[in-house]
Parts: sequence; C-alpha cells; structure tokens
Amino acid sequence: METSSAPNLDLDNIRALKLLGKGATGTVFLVHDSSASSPFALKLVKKSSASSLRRAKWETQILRRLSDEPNPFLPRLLATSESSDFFAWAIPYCSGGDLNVLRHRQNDGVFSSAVIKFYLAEILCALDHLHSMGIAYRDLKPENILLQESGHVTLTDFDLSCSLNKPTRPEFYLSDPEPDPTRKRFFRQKTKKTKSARVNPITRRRMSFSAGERSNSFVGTDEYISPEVIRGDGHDFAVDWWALGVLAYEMMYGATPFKGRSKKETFRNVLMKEPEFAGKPSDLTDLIRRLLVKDPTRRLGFRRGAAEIKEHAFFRGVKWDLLTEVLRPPFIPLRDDGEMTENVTGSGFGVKEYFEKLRTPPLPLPHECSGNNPFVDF
Ligand SMILES: Nc1ncnc2c1ncn2[C@@H]1O[C@H](COP(=O)(O)OP(=O)(O)OP(=O)(O)O)[C@@H](O)[C@H]1O
Repeated sequence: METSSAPNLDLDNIRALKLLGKGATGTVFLVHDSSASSPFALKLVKKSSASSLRRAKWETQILRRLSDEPNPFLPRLLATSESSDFFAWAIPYCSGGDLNVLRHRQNDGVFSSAVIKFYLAEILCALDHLHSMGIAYRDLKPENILLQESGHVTLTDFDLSCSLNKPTRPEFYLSDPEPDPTRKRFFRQKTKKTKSARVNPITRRRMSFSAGERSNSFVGTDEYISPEVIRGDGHDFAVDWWALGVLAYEMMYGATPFKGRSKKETFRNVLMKEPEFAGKPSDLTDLIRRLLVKDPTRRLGFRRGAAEIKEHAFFRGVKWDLLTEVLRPPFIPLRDDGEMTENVTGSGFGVKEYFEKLRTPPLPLPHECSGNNPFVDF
C-alpha cells in the first residue's frame, strides 16, 4: 500500500464493476472497493510477461513521482499490489472516457476552436509539468487523454515516457531570450542511429530508461511519431511539442496530418510532407504549423519549453494559473450513480475470475443469453 488514504488492494478478492479498457500492457477495471471512498481505476498486468511487468514498474515509478509532485492534469498513484500472477496499481477513475471517443461524438468529428483551446491549454500544462520533472511523455494521442468527472483532462499511460536530463540550454530558463545561433549544433552533437526502426506501442522493444539529454529509442504511435524519432537522430522534449501539433490538427480537422496507406507511407509523409490546412489561416493553424516543424531545433517549444508555446496568439486570454478554477470545461461527463453504488450491493465480478475465464473461454450455446456477462465480448 502506498499512502494512508490508499485502498487496500486484495487481488484475490477484489471485485470490479466493469472493464474500462485494454492496452498493450495492461487491463484496466473500474473498482469500487469498500476500503476506498470513491471508485478508482485498477490496472493489472500479468507477471508472466516480463516486458509488460517492466513497463508496469516503470509506469508506477513515474506515477509515484507524480504523487509527490502533483499536477491537476496528471494522475497519481493510489496504491500498488502484487499477487503471484499479477502486478496491479490503482489510479483515480476518469469517468468521461477519452478525447478520441469524445471527438467522434461531435458533429463532423471535430472540435470548435474554443474547445481545442481549452484542452490544449490543459495538456500543455501537464506536459510542462512532466518536462519540468525531466520526463518526456512520448505517447501523446487522443486515446491517452482522459476526462475527469469534472471535465478537466488527465494524461494517462506513462509506460513510453522516459527520463531526460533537463535542458542545459541557458535560454530554456529565460523568459525572453535572444536567438541562440549555436543551438542546432548543440542538438546534433551526439547523434547516434537507432538499431530498430519499426516499433509501435503494440510491439515495443525493450526500452532504455537511462537518463540523458536525449533518447534514441524508437517509440510512439505511427501518426504521432516525430521526424527525429523516425530518423533515429536522438530526441528530447520537443517530441511532445510535435505530437501536440498532430493532436491539435486532428482535433481541428478530424484526421491526422501525415496518415498514409501504410506505415511506410505515413513515415515518409512525416519526414517529407508539409501539413495541409484547409480554410482560412488562423491563430490555430499558425500554432499547428509552428509545432509541426520537422527540424526539432526550430520547433516552437524547443528553446524555451512550454512558456514559448503559451505565449502564442492562439492562447491569448488564457489564465494559466486559474485553468482548474475559472474555466468551465466544455464537456462534463454524465454521472453514473450505478458506478458509485453497484459494489455495495454485491454485484461486479472478480478480476482474477475475469482472467481465468479468458484462459478457458466457454463455448456459448446458441440459446444462451449474454445478459450482464462482462466476459461476453472477450
Ligand atoms: N484512470 C482511468 N479511468 C478510466 N479509464 C481508464 C483509466 N486508465 C485507463 N483507462 C482506460 O483503459 C485503457 C487502457 O489503459 P492504458 O492506455 O493505460 O493501458 P496500456 O496497456 O498502457 O495501453 P497502451 O496500449 O496504450 O500502452 C485506456 O485507453 C482507457 O480507456
């Protein structure tokens, strides 16, 4: 158990209300345990998968650090637990689903400029906080942006993140620096080719978590991967600013800017193609253009981090310190009272039972009714 307020996790007996999602690493359940005051999300990984376990341990290490240095747009670790088969950890439950699902619910699958401003501002603050802790997130995409019950965002899924030394560029710490003509040389000085070049989140190779000013591992989701990662040039925090540009584009146009018919074509587009902007130029298109600069040393945010991006005209009027207090989030999830009380009435299913059933899937008989069976889709 991690903190005094953390739920007491007994994996043998814990009962889940529903399955929240499955990723490459883990399975996430909604749990309302009698030892916890409110429902929480429980992420489980099988210890039989050494790579999943390694990523899980890394993710909980990051979450532990985030519990010590909290931020309203980042999760914290509520508890960890281990059985002979599973490693599990609890994080606050985000009842609003993810930004990808929310976008698909919008007319034409796009958000208005005001809504984009709200979400980008919060995500920018979350990334700023991570970078200030020396953590590059490296997996920004709508699926990893969850909505809290309040409608504010939470970034999730830290298994691709990595520790980097904080930038040594002096101007990074200045509010209004003069341009530095040596900055390009600085970035390129330790260039090293990566060995593997075809890895996505489903088949990630072993990562190096060693700290350094840049990382050479090849990680990310195809359409969000930055040119420097594809080239294997080594990368730093600017990969997150690239991904922020892709995200903003997808929120605005309903599609990512470099998607090709194959992974190869997508990567070629990332490296060669300039993003296309339909309609009139605006502050938002200008922001996206500056974030999607292929040379990371010329990308907005490279020199002075989030501060440089916050100053862009698109964010004019944003009260950065009051984001959680003043702004009313554009979408507030509907409260599902069933989620809060179901376990009290004894329903739900055992998480271990869930995995056991997966191992020996029952052959459904034609007359059988699925009813409320949580295993029916799996
Ligand atoms: N705190 C949470 N509240 C609500 N749902 C969550 C929460 N955390 C995760 N989920 C759901 O579970 C899904 C899988 O979680 P997550 O992305 O952390 O797993 P993963 O195995 O690391 O995935 P990936 O394949 O992206 O690495 C998410 O897409 C989301 O739908």
